[in-house]
Amino acid sequence: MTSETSLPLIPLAVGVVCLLVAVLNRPDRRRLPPGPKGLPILGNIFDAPKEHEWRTFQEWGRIYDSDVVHFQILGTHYMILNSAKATTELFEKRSNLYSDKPEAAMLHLTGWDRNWGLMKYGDFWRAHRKIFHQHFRSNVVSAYHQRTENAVHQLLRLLYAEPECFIEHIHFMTAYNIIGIVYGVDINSEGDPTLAIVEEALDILRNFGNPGVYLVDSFPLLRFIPSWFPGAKFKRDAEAWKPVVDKMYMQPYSDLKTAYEKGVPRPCLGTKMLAELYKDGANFQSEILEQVIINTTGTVNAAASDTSRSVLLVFILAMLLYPEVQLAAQTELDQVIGTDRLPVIEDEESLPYITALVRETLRWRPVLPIGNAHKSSADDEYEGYHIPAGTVIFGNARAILHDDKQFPNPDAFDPNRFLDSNGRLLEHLANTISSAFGFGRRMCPGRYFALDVIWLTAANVLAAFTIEKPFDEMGNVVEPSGEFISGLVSHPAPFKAVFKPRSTIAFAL
Ligand code: HEM
Repeated sequence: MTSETSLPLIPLAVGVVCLLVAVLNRPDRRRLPPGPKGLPILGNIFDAPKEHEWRTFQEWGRIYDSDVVHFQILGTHYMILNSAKATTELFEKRSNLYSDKPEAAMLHLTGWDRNWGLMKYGDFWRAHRKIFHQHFRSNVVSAYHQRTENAVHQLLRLLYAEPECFIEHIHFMTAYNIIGIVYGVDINSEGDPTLAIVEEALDILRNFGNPGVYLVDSFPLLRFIPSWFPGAKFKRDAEAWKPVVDKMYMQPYSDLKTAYEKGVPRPCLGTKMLAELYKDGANFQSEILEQVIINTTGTVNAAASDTSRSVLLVFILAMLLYPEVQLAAQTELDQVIGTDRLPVIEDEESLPYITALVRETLRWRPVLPIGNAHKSSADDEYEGYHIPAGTVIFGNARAILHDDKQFPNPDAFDPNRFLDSNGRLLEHLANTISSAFGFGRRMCPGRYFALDVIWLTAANVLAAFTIEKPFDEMGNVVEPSGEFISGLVSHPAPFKAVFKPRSTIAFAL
């Protein structure tokens, strides 16, 4: 998991930290979970996968015949939980011990430490979660239905006009929706700077998203070496990146605040948060609350579009690969709501197949296949294995969602697995896909909103278009590779699709 950019540091760093690592690495008499045998000091630095981690982690589970596997890099313990039983036991039942997040020096150096999804567990994180919850809990997200409907209708128009650019249109739609909700502005589809800066900042985060990628994350003291020092490329990178991340968090917030202070508040979630800040007349409440608001709004902006758009691309990919599922969904749409209007969220209860299809999309190719890392905050024991304090722990969502005991023939895309023989939703199975949204106290708090966006988009796109594989100049069908690009959020590799209009109502919009 060490990047090439840090490699020149190794000779320098190894001398300084060898002793420390040797101490950290000293054999522990207590039994750690099984895993690949590592090298002295370096541990499993060469075994740790650099992409499609879920696959290697699942394989290790098979090799060592354990749903819990362990490895070590430069003194840091890592543990993978490959089963729902293990994630429930540790992340849910012992959530007081397993809700922390690993420290990563690169987050601080670049300004991405404002991302409260990667923040240490404690009161500061709790303040973010509380304010976020006020605006995204299950019984308030209906406030965003109208905006989401507008965004989805825009998507339909764009797909009609330029179907070949469907990937860009989906990116635009998810960003347009959340930026409007949070900051009260409408971005435009042609290279809007607000959208461009989010993309740039996310690209930066992708460079060091998982812990251990940079040596400085394992040895935080390295952050104090000067940037001109040979091998300190990480520091020069961070210095170049920080202004981008600062701008992503600060610019839209400053504009929002200026409008508020000028007495022309925008109707949006950010303004509601600002009203808290100036609760007692014009009295500014506290700098800490302001920081929480900046972090919360900026993180929502980044977290919401990157994840939702990837799920929507998985949905398009599945429709290409499983035309019979697409047909079944369109049959339900035509029978239940007809062809003279588009679906709205209120139709959800009468369209169980669409809901099952959305659940299957999240299960089939979870876009955060190993979730986000958690960290244990005290020594613990699980099934006779010792878990040292400070262990970095991943829940292997992909392995859990492809457990063939729970989901027979797991690689097939089949919404029927969530329905009974009468086509009704098997509600007791709804929770079985929760690992797509992470675990325990850190589980995605944006999931209710995300599910609405995905459901409404899937229903509308299927009502308006039939999605088909394209043909090349020789008349051969162009198959999608079905590959995924690894990252903090994994995305389907770019693929082509044809969107054939099937409803005239969509284009009268
Ligand atoms: C289908 C789309 C989405 C998926 C698959 C998804 C998945 C995840 C996952 C796996 C985590 C990590 C949980 C953990 O650490 O165990 C997470 C955290 C988070 N998500 Fe989402 N997410 C989605 C959409 C959203 C949206 C739309 C928002 C905002 C409106 C959002 C906001 C957040 C935040 C703020 C966190 C950090 C929570 C914390 O650390 O306490 N997510 N999400």
